[in-house]
Amino acid sequence: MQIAFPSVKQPTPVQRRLIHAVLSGKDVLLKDKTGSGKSFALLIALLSQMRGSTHNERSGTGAKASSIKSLLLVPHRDLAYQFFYWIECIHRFMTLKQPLASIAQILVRDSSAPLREHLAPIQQTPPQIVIGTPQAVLEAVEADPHALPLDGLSTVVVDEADYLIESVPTLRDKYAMKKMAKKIERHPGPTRLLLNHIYGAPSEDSEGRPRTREKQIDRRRSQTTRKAPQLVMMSATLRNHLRRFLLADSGWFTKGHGTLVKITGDPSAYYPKEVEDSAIEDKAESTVGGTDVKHHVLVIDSSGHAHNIEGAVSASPEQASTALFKEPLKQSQTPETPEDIALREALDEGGILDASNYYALEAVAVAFGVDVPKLALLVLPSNAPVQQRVDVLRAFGINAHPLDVIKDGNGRSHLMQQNFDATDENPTLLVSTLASTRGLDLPQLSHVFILGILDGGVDSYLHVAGRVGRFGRGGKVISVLSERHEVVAKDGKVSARDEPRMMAAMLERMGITAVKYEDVD
Ligand SMILES: Nc1ncnc2c1ncn2[C@@H]1O[C@H](COP(=O)(O)OP(=O)(O)OP(=O)(O)O)[C@@H](O)[C@H]1O
Repeated sequence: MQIAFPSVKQPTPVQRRLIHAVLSGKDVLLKDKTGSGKSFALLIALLSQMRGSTHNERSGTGAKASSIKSLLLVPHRDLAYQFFYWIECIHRFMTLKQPLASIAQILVRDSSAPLREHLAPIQQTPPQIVIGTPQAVLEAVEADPHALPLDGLSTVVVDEADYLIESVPTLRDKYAMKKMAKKIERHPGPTRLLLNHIYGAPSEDSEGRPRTREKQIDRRRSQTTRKAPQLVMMSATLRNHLRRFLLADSGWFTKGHGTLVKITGDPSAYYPKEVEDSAIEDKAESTVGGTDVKHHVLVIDSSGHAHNIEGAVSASPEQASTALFKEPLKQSQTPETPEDIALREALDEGGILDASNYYALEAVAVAFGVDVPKLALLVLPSNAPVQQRVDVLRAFGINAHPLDVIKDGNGRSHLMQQNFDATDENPTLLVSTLASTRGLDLPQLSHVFILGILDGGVDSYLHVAGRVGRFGRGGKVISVLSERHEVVAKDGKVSARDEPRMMAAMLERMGITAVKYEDVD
């Protein structure tokens, strides 16, 4: 493995504990900072488990080889491929050569192929590990309960568990909480449905009422013939209310003394009940890894000028001297010329690029051009048209690509890079939305740009920010916001959207002080 990943010399204490816990067969709940190596260690544990079971199969003591052993659930297709490429890379240097297809395969829904095409090779050669999105796996088992050979399943992993399992936060408004609980109960998401399929649904609803007869399939507890698979859940953000649901109400975890291993890199991560959902859980210092991650916030006014958000502090002399920024941010310091307007209109074929988006992209392009040595990521709001934004950035001369780790130029070639200080004459800007960034590991990434305020507030910001500063490295997170402006809803209602204020409130909750971006007022 060291040949495949030369920078990985030895596991951290948390990784050691995770690997040990997975190999012990107990259920695991893991919370540790972004980029601390949770996913990597998990993979090593699954591969080690597999070596053990291959040995057992040979000696005739293990489960049949025709069944999937581990089901690894991830929130999006790109993360599934990232895990797969890691395995592929390790497989290249494995001494005992098993075909890659018998070690791991992917089950996701995407536009490249219908689900049945992803399913066929899994049915033909059931691999030890299936890496999939809950939507795809659920769709497969709902269409045909025998579509996936899961009889010998020994481990289920839910990565980014808080993203995949919806839960009710603790609110002052108890009525709102009840309403949310009812909504989840009526329309459970795919991960809940899938885990209920594997482990059986809890026998009571969230208000303590018995569920209908067909829902009372608490297989986990009534199973006598087959042991329920080990369950591993992990994330950099696992809030108290979700943990309470998982451990007390879900019915998925084994109950009993010593059956669950809770692991955290931060001793204060499992907070007492009285501080649940309080400021402590919002803090960036307990979520975002890295030793030197700076947070900048640029506010673009209606004429395209960029300002630092109010309250931003100057970088310390030490920080300033290490800053990569080489030229002042010259963006839009003069009024828009007719050529600018013509370019903006030419770029806006679909009529979806308003002036504020255009100026925001221009600010990203300028900052990217002067500051990024090799690789940056731009995260757009979930409804933004990625390709169209890429076209605009390319018109500004930026080497921008939609993030898609299946394609080399769009992300794949940036996975697993071990040369962290590399620079490039023509740096790359990968463009994505929030839906495809959780858990992604692009080792050479130095900058994350965020356009606007992302859905999901603090937790989304923390996860997106966590794409830099991985495994102790540094980086910059640069949010680009529009100044307070009016928005017109579909029903014609006009309201004010004050992104700088929203961001200021979020920064305060996260305990982050914005640092001034150099040469911006
Ligand atoms: N023991 C180690 N020594 C050095 N580098 C490591 C070690 N373990 C993992 N890494 C590297 O650290 C990076 C981050 O790993 P990983 O994606 O597993 O983090 P994570 O904790 O799962 O992050 P996130 O919370 O964002 O999903 C990867 O590039 C991986 O190769």
